[in-house]
Amino acid sequence: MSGTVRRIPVVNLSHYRAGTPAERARFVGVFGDGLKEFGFVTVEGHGVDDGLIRRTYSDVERLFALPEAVKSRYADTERGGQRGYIGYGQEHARNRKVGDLKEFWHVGRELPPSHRYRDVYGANMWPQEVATFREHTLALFHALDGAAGVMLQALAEYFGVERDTFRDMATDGNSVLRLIHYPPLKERFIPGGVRAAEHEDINLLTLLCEGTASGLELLTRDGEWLPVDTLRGQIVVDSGDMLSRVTNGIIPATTHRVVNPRSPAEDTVRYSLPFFVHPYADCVLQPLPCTQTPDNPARHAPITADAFLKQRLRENGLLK
Ligand SMILES: O=C(O)CCC(=O)C(=O)O
Ligand SMILES: [Fe+2]
Repeated sequence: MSGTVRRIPVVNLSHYRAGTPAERARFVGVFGDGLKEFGFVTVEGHGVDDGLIRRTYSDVERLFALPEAVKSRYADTERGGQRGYIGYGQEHARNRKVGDLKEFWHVGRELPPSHRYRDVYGANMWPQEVATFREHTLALFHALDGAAGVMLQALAEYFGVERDTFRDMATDGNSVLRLIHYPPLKERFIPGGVRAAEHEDINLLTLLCEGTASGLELLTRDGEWLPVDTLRGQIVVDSGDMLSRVTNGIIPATTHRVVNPRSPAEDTVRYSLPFFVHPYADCVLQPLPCTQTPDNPARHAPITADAFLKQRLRENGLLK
């Protein structure tokens, strides 16, 4: 089937949550095949409140409009920008030196001070200047985390393994909600820079609430770039490198990018809200037994999620 799909498959998560056995089975098949053959699936009926997404976007606009001197007070220097503010041009794709034309902010999982991962993940930073930021971003984190857990259950069914196999990996996981601002190109162009140069995400799954402008593109298995335009109320899901590891490459990581807007729209601002679903720090990334066959022996040595993350953050210029 590879190479024959032209449009991103669309599924409705409520069919899996509360549908008939036939609807559930259909969801599992289309979602799993979509990630496997295509790399992106559009999800409707996910239960994430549209109003909450709007309110978060409104906070995000206010946040990035703050002076640089204020935003940089919230820069995390210890954990490779995993919490708080990451300045313009700091992150670059692997194997690229030029920074992406974006600034962003990471909100992570809130853990009690006694939690074993509290110091490993680090505490969130909250901008005092945007009063509702904490409430809205945590609510959105929670809603996306819940929807992702259900998608991970469906994916386990796709592989015919115990239903919580993937969801358990993401329980207490180091997931992050990334709030991105791509400013007008004229404002702060870096020669050779791209809004987000082509890359694969590090994590298991990424859930993207619709961006405020076009530009996101995915590389099809045929090697063609295809624009990904999400309608209001849809969430686009793609697979990351960690999912590729635990499925032994059966679900490859999706290559994608965000292209620069062209004249006369080069000054279009773009905001987006990807949610990166990560395993817990000590989770060992190794292929599920059912994915290892004589034709497809284990492709990588086991590595913990935390070690893998740190390796990639170094390659992306975020961790020194
Ligand atoms: O802005 C987007 O739509 C996607 C961003 C992205 O791919 C990323 O931050 O990993
Ligand atoms: Fe990405």
